[in-house]
Amino acid sequence: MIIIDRALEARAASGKTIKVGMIGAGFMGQGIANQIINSFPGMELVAISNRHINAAHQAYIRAGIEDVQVVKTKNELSTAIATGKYAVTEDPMILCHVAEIDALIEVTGAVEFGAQVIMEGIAYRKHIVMMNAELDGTIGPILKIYADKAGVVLTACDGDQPGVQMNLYRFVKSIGLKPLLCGNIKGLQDPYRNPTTQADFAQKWGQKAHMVTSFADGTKISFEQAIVANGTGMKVARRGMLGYEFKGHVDELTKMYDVNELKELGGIVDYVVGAQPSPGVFIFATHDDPQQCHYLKLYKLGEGPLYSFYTPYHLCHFEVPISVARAVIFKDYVLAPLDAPMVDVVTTAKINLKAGETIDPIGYYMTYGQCENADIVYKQNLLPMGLAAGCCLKRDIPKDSVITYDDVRLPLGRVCDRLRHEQSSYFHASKTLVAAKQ
Ligand SMILES: NC(=O)c1ccc[n+]([C@@H]2O[C@H](COP(=O)([O-])OP(=O)(O)OC[C@H]3O[C@@H](n4cnc5c(N)ncnc54)[C@H](O)[C@@H]3O)[C@@H](O)[C@H]2O)c1
Ligand SMILES: N[C@@H](CCO)C(=O)O
Repeated sequence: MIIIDRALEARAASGKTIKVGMIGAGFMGQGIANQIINSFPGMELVAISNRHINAAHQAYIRAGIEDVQVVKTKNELSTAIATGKYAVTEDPMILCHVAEIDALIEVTGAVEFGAQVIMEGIAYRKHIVMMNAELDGTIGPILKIYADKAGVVLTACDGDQPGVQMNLYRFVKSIGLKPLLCGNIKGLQDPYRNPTTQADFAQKWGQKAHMVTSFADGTKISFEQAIVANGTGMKVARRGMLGYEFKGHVDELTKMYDVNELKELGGIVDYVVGAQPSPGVFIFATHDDPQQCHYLKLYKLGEGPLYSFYTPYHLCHFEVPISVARAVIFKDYVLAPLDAPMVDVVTTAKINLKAGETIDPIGYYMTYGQCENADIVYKQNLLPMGLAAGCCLKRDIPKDSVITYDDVRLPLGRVCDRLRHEQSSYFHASKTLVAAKQ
């Protein structure tokens, strides 16, 4: 977003830099640290928290910062910031508590841990940038209610496919078209992948095998498209999305969708496998004005009724600091739920599962996630994928079946379960209220 560069230069010139704390120093966190430190004047990454402090330390060292201080308390962190020292800590909560930090980046991919930290950050009035679609797609709508009440920005990030889709969606809408499809372009989708099959790929790129498995097995893209649906009011055409395989360019895909069906659904989120430009995103939109359609044809966008717009890449961590600047300087959010959830990610058996087994985390061996419209998820009592890890199965579940709340015993005392329950009650009650008033 072009306006950000000058706004940050002005911040740098005035000495009023944006102070950022980051939670999570894995593959993405390391990249974000490098970006803020070396490519974003006007922004300072004052502290990194990670459960293994070495990784937080490494993130600074790899970005060229040697002088790093370990802190354990809020006061130690405040002193480090005041004296211009970069800080690392195992305690994420002190990043929430210090007054000096303007915004937090949460980049763990962990649902329960992320929920705890983000609730604390909101309570202490920090703007929050989530690079955690897994959490956002599970309890984002209720977190947004808390953030709004606290007067802070809670947003998904630029750079990853949801944020890139949303920026393109806003552009397309702002020039007068009506977006009807937000799409994600994938190279591979195979729900049966697991950390063993993905081990070589993970090792080649220095990533975690379970993380890249969640990309290959469709779970991550389901979270990505769920949060785009929640931010646009769109739905899915069917459980698991349409997910066409297509070898050409997305421009040639417009004819594969029924525009009337898209309109009836209020627009859909979807993905395509194998198309170009990969790994980009696309928006299909219509225009009601025949005069403007004439110009669109002249500008080589075709005959309509669906016009294709795309961004050919998603640059993940490269863009995340932009979201921080948008939140802090302009109170602008990249992507946040509009209201009640539109689409959820539901837990599906990757293999035949047996009663008594405990479900392993996202991207492991037992389950994969699929998108489903939220009203169906509610009616069928389906288990959100973001809550599945740690649940104990009460009965056998055949491969490719969806799992319901009735099929499991939840672990006790999790914040994410409490928030999910609150989310269902909050939005279901408000829908009932609206219906009663009509
Ligand atoms: N890896 C990618 O290419 C990529 C691209 C786009 C978005 N993302 C998203 O970014 C997020 C992070 O991904 P990553 O690849 O950096 O993961 P990662 O596993 O490399 O790093 C995650 C970090 O969070 C910490 N963490 C994880 N679970 C935790 C828990 N329960 N409690 C405390 N700390 C915990 C880990 O210690 C680790 O440092 C995820 O939401 C992922 O979907 C990743
Ligand atoms: N969106 C990617 C993961 C990281 O961006 C994918 O599903 O392949």
